[in-house]
Amino acid sequence: MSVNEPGATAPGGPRKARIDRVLFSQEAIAGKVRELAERIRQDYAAVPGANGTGGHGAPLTVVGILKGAFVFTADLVRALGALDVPLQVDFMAVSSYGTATQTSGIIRILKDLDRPIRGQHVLLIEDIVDTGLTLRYLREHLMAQDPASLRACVLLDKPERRLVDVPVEYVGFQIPDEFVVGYGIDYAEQFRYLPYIACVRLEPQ
Ligand SMILES: O=P(O)(O)OC[C@H]1O[C@H](OP(=O)(O)OP(=O)(O)O)[C@H](O)[C@@H]1O
Ligand code: HPA
Ligand SMILES: [Mg+2]
Repeated sequence: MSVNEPGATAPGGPRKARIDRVLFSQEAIAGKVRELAERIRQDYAAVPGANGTGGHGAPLTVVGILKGAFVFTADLVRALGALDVPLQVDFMAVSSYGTATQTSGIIRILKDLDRPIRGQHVLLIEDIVDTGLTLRYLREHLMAQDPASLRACVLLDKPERRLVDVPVEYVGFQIPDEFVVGYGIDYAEQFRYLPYIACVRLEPQ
């Protein structure tokens, strides 16, 4: 069980961390974002109202999950825009890891949606699904608001660590059981600015 004490603060504070090896280059990520956008465009073209052709229902609402998915969301919505997919953007902020590399198991909503999603087609954007606890929580939270549909698009999937079964309609890359950073993803708030995704090496305490 990879669930920490509440608060998810690493005992003794965060450890010294450095980049170990690059998993996905900036170019590889950009290619994957374009591929995902094309799949999403095709799928939503068949959904009445979500394709901007004047069908019934509302356009697509993309919900980016802060902080980790801020870079992925920015790139994916621009890739969708380049494919003429009409959409609106909203954000939620949730946190459960704090300064640790294991989840606290307690998901805190730090910011909820600005606008109601009732009757909207919602595409949830996450950087990573690890234990699955965050995504399961978010799906339940959003489904309770009665959207027309809900799908999840996640850049990284770490299946070996899953604690709960949760559907993910769009996955960018599967990764091994290693702690990753970069492209919005952090260790103790460090490394989010990196343009690539890398494994991080933590110094012993
Ligand atoms: O599948 P899980 O084990 O729940 O882990 C995935 C979640 O953990 C990270 O968020 P975190 O709580 O670290 O907050 P952050 O997005 O602000 O970095 C990541 O961005 C996902 O939201
Ligand atoms: O591998 C990870 N890195 C950073 N944050 C995370 N949150 C869940 N898994 C990870
Ligand atoms: Mg997150």
